[in-house]
Amino acid sequence: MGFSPDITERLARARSDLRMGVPIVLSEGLIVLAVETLDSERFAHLRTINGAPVLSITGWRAKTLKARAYDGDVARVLVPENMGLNWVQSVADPAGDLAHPMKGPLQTLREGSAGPHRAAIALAKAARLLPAVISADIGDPVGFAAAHDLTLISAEAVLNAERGTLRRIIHARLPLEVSEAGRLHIFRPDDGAEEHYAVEIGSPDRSQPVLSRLHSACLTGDLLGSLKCDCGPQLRGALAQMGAEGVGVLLYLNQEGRGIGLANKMRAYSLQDQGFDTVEANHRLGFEDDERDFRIGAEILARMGFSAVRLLTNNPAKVERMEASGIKVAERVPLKVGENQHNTAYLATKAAKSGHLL
Ligand SMILES: Nc1nc2c(ncn2[C@@H]2O[C@H](COP(=O)(O)OP(=O)(O)OP(=O)(O)O)[C@@H](O)[C@H]2O)c(=O)[nH]1
Ligand SMILES: [Zn+2]
Repeated sequence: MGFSPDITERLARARSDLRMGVPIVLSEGLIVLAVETLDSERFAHLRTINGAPVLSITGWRAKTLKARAYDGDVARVLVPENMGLNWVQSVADPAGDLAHPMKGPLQTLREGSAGPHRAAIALAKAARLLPAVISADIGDPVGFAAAHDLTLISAEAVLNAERGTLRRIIHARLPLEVSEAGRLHIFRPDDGAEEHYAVEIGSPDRSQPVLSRLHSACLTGDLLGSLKCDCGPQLRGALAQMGAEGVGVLLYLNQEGRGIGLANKMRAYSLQDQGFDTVEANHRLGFEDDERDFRIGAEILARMGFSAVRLLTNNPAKVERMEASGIKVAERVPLKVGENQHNTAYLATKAAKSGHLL
């Protein structure tokens, strides 16, 4: 192996290539581009390759467009010869769904394997782009990748990829308003993905369940004081409670927008302004309602020496995932703060559709 990147590092390259708009090659015989970063020049180039390009979207997006998803979670849409980049973008991006409904049924593929398309969509999601990719068959993937200096990876490797190992980078004293005995720990995964943080208050006894919160990043709520959600008050409320008890650990997980990224969250907000609720908006974009991986939180807690928590949350799924990941939840501590006239419907939707406890 020597200096060459291993499979985890190649995956990180593939994600960042797609994010920049550079194609990648799947060794199963496909050249792939993310729709969100596709430009007209590369689109035109794609058309010079073997026959019609295929546009892959998720089952959720296909449902919105009333397209048949023969592969369940993935639909492979044929790009008609007379349709250009705008058409491709309008299949991927729901922004114009209401103003310009798609005309005619979309033709989707039934034959062939959906595996590489599923893998490519997973990479686009991991790159925090719209979950839609365009691809074309190529005969000699190894030669093609080498000739064009493109990242080559197998769909199988993408689909079987394990999450990167988290490394403890540094921790240092950080006096906070809620407690002068604060400490911030930085964790960095070795797969090129986002860092996560842990705020430790006081010196918690590792043999006892620790008051804990798994907080998912919300720039709009945490930092800007957005009234659309309850994140800011929950963040400050959790820290205040830890300060009052003198001990606690708050994980700040960089899973913005329930794991879809800030740009996609803003796309979801724009759909919410068209009348869709938080769950419907995610689905119209092609996402699951929650794309977060809570095992990261469990792993950080374990790395810090904790095996049991008193978890500040209204979300039973968090409790379940913690337990499934080996962290005992001795108690669920409700965290009900920050309801206002703008987020009442949002909180009601989370209760009705995502099982949150009111
Ligand atoms: N996709 C999407 N994400 C949102 C929306 N509103 C808030 N978020 C994100 O949702 C996450 C909120 O997560 P949390 O507060 O940890 O979680 P929760 O699942 O509601 O559970 P608890 O707060 O623990 O009860 C943050 O990542 C926000 O950025 C929205 O309308 N759409
Ligand atoms: Zn929020």
